[in-house]
Amino acid sequence: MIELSNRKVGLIGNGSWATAIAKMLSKNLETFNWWVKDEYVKESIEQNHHNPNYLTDVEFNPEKLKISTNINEVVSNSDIIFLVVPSIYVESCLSKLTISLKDKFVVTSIKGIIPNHYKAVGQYLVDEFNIKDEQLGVVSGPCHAEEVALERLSYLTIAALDELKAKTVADCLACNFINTKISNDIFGTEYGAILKNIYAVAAGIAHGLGYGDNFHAVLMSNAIREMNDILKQVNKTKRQINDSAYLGDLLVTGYSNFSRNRTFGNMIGKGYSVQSVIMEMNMVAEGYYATKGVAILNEGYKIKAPIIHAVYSILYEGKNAGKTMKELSMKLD
Ligand SMILES: NC(=O)C1=CN([C@@H]2O[C@H](COP(=O)(O)OP(=O)(O)OC[C@H]3O[C@@H](n4cnc5c(N)ncnc54)[C@H](OP(=O)(O)O)[C@@H]3O)[C@@H](O)[C@H]2O)C=CC1
Ligand SMILES: O=C(CO)COP(=O)(O)O
Repeated sequence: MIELSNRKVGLIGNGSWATAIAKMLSKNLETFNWWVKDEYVKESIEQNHHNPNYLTDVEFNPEKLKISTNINEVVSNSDIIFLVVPSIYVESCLSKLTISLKDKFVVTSIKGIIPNHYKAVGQYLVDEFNIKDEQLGVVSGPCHAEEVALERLSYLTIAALDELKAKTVADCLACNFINTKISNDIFGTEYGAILKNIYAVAAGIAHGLGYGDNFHAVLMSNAIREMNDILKQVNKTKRQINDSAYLGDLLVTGYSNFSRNRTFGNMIGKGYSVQSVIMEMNMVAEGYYATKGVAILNEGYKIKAPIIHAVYSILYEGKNAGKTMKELSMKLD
């Protein structure tokens, strides 16, 4: 086992999930490097020991944190880097990076598609930053940042091709309220989490339209089968779709009131426009952006995915939510 004390760890991001990961890292590491976007956030965490905007109740020990708004400083001082910014900001955030990622192990915990590239973050890093699949890790699982803040028992899956690296990352995160499991399915762990956000948007739309628990259960049951079909067609490997990283993550997002994606869909179902919902929410619903990316990718693979297609029609083609959900309901079983 690699000694954690010998590891230099960096975290990039200052939203809810990055703050939750910072809380986990604080439990296990003497110190770690943390990139935050704005100087006032750095000052607030250093002086008041709280992120001023996200998970504001979480208290940090400032002696553990080396906070910087300079991404190059954080990356050059770290050999394991947790990348935790919403997918729509990954490109702009990394555009300031001049340090090579060649010798780094990059752990992504981003459940979205990079706009315009139509790639999951792992593939984007491989293609644009010349890193190898072996240098990639993915952290996923049914885990809301808000429950991490409350120290409610949660489970994470850490996927990497190299088992030792996966274990090292798991050791950075595991604590009295976080259980970890390792996996070698980097593609499925990352892509499954992207897909579940779209299904949560669908669940929210249905809820907003007035569909009840009975329909919701059928939608979730069809969603996991659709996810399985897509994962199998894009990347065939041995995976148990009922594992927490896939089914568990779908369920927590599809059923929880903490879910950004379900909330987003719910407002669409209630008749709000996409733009007004985006403006209303102070957090990012990855499922909205992922719907377009995945619909385009599905077309390339000629994959039929009725739930994703219905969400795409509502969000991007201006189709009536009620009519579209009714048509979808006739395809479910
Ligand atoms: N929240 C959760 O429970 C979980 C989230 N995830 C994933 O984590 C990722 C991050 O989501 P989450 O933490 O929830 O996000 P939030 O919605 O909580 O926060 C949004 C983040 O985006 C930042 N941001 C806004 N504009 C920019 C910009 N121009 N450049 C860089 N960053 C910007 C915000 O910074 P600021 O406010 O300072 O402008 C803030 O840090 C997502 O991919 C999500 O799917 C994964 C598992 C659980
Ligand atoms: O992925 C997440 C929890 O596992 C967070 O996304 P939601 O907020 O939409 O549930």
